[in-house]
Amino acid sequence: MSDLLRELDAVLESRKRDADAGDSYVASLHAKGLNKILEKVGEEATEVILAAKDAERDGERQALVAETADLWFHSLVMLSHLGADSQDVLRELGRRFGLSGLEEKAARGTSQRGTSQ
Ligand SMILES: N=c1c2ncn([C@@H]3O[C@H](COP(=O)(O)OP(=O)(O)OP(=O)(O)O)[C@@H](O)[C@H]3O)c2ncn1[C@@H]1O[C@H](COP(=O)(O)O)[C@@H](O)[C@H]1O
Repeated sequence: MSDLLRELDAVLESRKRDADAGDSYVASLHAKGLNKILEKVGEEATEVILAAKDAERDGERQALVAETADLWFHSLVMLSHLGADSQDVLRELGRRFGLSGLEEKAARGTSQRGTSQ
């Protein structure tokens, strides 16, 4: 799965560098700029929330999975636009792996992870 993300990172990077906005959806997002990309991330996040509520109600998960894929994809375009990629996020998740969120929260002050209450 990490291989797929690496391959997608490479495609996104090449679309950002070389592709024409008329031929590539990813290139068209970069051409429109960060605000358009952030608008898409926000829109997809809202769609994930709605699909999750539907899934809770009727047990149907396919739409939720599809909307989550849209959110991940647009988040990767956002990262690419700003010079980061999926491997940076995986490294951060790896750093956190095995560290209880509750323990981390109790130790906060020496850590930078999150700022919410
Ligand atoms: N994974 C994806 C992917 N997921 C979703 N999408 C596109 O995301 C778009 C947004 O979905 P919406 O329903 O919001 O579409 P919309 O309302 O027409 O969008 P807007 O007009 O609001 O921008 C759709 O056009 C989807 O096809 C994706 N487009 C591309 N990829 C990957 O990126 C690669 C490069 O794509 P291109 O740059 O288009 O070649 C592809 O080979 C795929 O691997």
